[in-house]
Amino acid sequence: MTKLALSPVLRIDEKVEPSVTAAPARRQVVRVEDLTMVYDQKAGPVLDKVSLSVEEGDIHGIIGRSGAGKSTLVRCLNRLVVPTSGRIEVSGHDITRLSGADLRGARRDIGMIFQHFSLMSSRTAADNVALPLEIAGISKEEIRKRIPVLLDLVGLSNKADAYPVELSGGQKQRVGIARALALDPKVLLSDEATSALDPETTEQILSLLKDINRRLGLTIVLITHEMEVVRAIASHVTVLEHGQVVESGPTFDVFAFPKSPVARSFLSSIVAHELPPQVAGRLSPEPSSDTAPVLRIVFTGEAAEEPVVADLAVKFGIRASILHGRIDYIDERPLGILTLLLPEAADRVPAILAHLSSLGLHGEVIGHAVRSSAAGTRRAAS
Ligand SMILES: Nc1ncnc2c1ncn2[C@@H]1O[C@H](COP(=O)(O)OP(=O)(O)OP(=O)(O)O)[C@@H](O)[C@H]1O
Repeated sequence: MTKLALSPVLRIDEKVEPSVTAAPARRQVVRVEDLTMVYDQKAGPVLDKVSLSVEEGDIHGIIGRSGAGKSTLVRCLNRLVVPTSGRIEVSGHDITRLSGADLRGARRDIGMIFQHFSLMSSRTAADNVALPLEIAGISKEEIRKRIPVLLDLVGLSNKADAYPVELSGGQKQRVGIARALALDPKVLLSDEATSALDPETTEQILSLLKDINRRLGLTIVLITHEMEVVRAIASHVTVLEHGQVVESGPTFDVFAFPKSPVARSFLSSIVAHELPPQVAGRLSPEPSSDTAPVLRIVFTGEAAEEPVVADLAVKFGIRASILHGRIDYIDERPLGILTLLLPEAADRVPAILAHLSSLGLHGEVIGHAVRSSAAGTRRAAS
């Protein structure tokens, strides 16, 4: 008797509160400890002592450049790849030690979706979704009941009899998602599931994944090379570079205060950590007689909506020029980064930083730039 036969279909109809409202102490559904993978001794490790954990109900993005080891990592989670050393636990199963029937049983708790969908062209949408149920030995009657529920969940009720060739990319991925959910997994692995889709379809698939995460409380681990994907749906993110974790944490924290150059660079098109070259080119590390301090303020939470700059003008009498800035919403919370030039204000910088800190904001002098009037004089002279 399978788990599905014991507790059939119904879980996907239940409404579960969003993961953000879940109790604080949540179970770790995925635990990776010191995971190392060497395909080729000469090339060195592709994964090098990787450790991370994913809590129940989270959507955890794993991001890295091409070759960083993302696919290898996600494939180790369901033992499509056998790691060289380290330990992986998924939903209580010690994935690295299991074999045979135990491994097959553990894999039922792990659904997976792929960049190129991996559908069988000779089967209809319904029959593709039925495949894992057939392999698991679920009765025909049970499958017949379950397929419409799964297709409905992904919004494809009207395409049950369509073959993959008759479906758009987004519809194929919906079939892939329904198939991955067929055995009621505890974790869904997504390997670049939106990389082959256009931006609009990507948005639809990501919102479907988020909806499934909320409705079912399903934990999702998704690998991607696009920070936009992480921003759209991930509550947590791990950044991989050269097979190592360079940072990991709540998406908002990594977006607000990225520690690694690779994370900053991934974020450059989303939040204003990196200055445009025209502004960066004006910065020098040391002050001089014709420069003024350049202040970066990171606005988080409620303070992002406060009149902070106006208050600085009133309280400290400064006439700040905005060099660069952007406010965005990350994990549904506002995050703003503003870079200001503070002419005639060098002596007030310590007090300004203390004031920002008292508001719970992060302020930092990132360099010094020629004051705009001096810049104009210089341009005129050159
Ligand atoms: N089966 C394999 N045999 C040998 N080397 C491999 C194998 N699979 C991956 N590699 C190598 O491991 C490294 C990491 O590959 P992996 O696919 O895990 O990275 P990735 O971050 O997912 O990259 P991409 O975004 O380009 O898919 C690469 O140098 C790749 O050539």
